[in-house]
Amino acid sequence: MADIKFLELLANDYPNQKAATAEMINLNAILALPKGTEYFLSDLHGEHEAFIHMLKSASGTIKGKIDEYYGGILSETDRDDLAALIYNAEAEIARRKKSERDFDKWCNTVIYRLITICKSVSTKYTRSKVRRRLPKYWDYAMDELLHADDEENKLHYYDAIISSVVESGSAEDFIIKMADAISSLAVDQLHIIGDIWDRGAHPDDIMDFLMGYHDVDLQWGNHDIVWMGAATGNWACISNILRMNISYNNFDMLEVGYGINLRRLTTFAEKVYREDPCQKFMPHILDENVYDPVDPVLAAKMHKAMAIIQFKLEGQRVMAHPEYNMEKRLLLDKINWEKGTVTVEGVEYEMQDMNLPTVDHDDPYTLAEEENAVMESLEASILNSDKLQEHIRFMFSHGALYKKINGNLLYHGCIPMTEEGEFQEVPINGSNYHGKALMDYIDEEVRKAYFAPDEAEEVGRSGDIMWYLWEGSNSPLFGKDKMTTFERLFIADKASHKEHTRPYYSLIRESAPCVKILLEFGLDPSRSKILNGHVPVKIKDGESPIKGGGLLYVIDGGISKAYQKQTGIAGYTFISNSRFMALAEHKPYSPLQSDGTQVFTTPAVKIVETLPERMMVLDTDQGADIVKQIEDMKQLIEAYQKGLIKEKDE
Ligand SMILES: O=P(O)(O)OC[C@H]1O[C@](O)(COP(=O)(O)O)[C@@H](O)[C@@H]1O
Ligand SMILES: [Mn+2]
Repeated sequence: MADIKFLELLANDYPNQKAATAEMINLNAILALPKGTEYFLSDLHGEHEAFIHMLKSASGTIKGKIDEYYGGILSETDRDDLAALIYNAEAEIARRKKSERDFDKWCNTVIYRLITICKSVSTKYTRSKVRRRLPKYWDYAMDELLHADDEENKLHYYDAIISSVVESGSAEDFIIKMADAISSLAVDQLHIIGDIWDRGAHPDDIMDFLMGYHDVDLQWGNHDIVWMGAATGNWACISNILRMNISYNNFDMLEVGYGINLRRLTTFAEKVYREDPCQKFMPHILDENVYDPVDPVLAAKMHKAMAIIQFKLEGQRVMAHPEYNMEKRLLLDKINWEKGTVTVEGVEYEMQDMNLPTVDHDDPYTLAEEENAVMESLEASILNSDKLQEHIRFMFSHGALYKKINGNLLYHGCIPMTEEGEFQEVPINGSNYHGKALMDYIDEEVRKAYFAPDEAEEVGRSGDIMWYLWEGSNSPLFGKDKMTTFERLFIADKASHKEHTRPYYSLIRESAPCVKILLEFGLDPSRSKILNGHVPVKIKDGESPIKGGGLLYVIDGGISKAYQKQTGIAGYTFISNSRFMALAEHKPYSPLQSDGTQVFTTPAVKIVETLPERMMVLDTDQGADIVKQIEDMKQLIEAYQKGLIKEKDE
């Protein structure tokens, strides 16, 4: 029998046999339902609009439902409009307000249609689960509408609810909330396999969206971890996130979204590079800033100032951590100031730019006084940014280095392996770790760095592990031999820019290493998959996202605009429902036009595996939890029957 203390606590919620029995019946009913749909996405890279659209459209599922229910009834245009309404209700309502002669009538009609679609996406759930996903205050009315129409005597009641919603002037809110409920019901669980931040304009909006999502877990990517390191106050991480985002012109996010004050950096960069055009440092402009436009020439100066600070701070970390084995990355001291060259791993290259006034030739890794002041002000902004800290805490509470769920293994980068296919031994804090133990140890250390930073560490150092995970060659998040940012900025010869992927990425073409990894993590290769992000899959060059004989899926298809030219598509969603696993291949997202119209394309969905039998909740991790809860209920009932716990009234 379970611990009596535990049963007494449980008795607070189920005070008598009747209550416990009712709960047991309810739990058994849930077990018998089909498993909910899981969505897996990775490498969002700040592309908030494209990402939110993927979720709102449930990667084509919503359009499929609309066609299924309204195929012979509504025209193609009407069906597209209904889809557009669900994807972005505010925008469609605004458009209709202008175009509809009788707006109320339109509201009335679309509410009926939305109810039909909402019903179709909720069939897999219990009524109480659907009710929990419905918006506060509207849940009662929506629940009634979802269940009322099939009983004839309620038809009148059904019409009455819709009319009173419209007549009371609440139709817009009702439609928006119902559209949201439909999207949310279409996806049961969401898994984000890393890289929410960097390159695209609004990772902050993605995080806000995810924080309001009903069920999400996150696996940390290399870009996430460097933000997490920055949020602990690590200067090497801070300089990286600043340099990268300035180089992508993301000033709205930095200054308005996160409140990171760039004034000191701006003044410093203006002063130091007044006469320098900083040509190689011009920002990529994927999106224009709305609130905080910065002249690209000034942005280039800021980028250069930050890059030099980054190389200095990174040099300090390399020297402080011989175990990182990154000495090859010490390049500032390999510059020949007379010849204007730099020697990288024994090869001498011409430097494209020798205007480096802040680098002391005899002491190249020490920050100049003003650089120090810039870093202090950036650190203060970052530590005091409530928004950023809230997002990072969510990364900790809902995220991890890897996750095992419903028999699948999810991680962003790789499991470090040797060329021979053995797990790589990685030295950390004086011991060696490999395989699962390595992943578990790193996860633990990362949490410690943020929540219990070592007081003895000098300022700006805690979180070095996050910086290592960002670009160290044995990092499971990075998976490459080096990050050639310096070379790309200062050396013309493209050969020096090459970053080599670690053996893992060629090993996973075969099934044996994938089997080895699954077994290492206690999973059954005959029914488990590995879901991997991080490396863009070059579809246009004929590359397949399916590796290891179908055991591993790489789902970085380039949601990031910066990478779409390389992949030829605009991202993947991996979908796992009760009947099959599928890959949805997305086309580039076209933003809302000024006339209120928007073109939506439906992704190509390829079923990659059909399950031999329909998968039920009983077969999932949640099912295993429910089985335990049923067992607890049985024991509670027994305790009531034996008189060990007194029954109470509700
Ligand atoms: O294309 P960018 O933005 O200059 O960034 C290039 C850098 O990004 C990286 O590819 C890491 O980012 P990903 O994790 O998205 O691949 C580095 O290996 C590389 O040095
Ligand atoms: Mn990555």
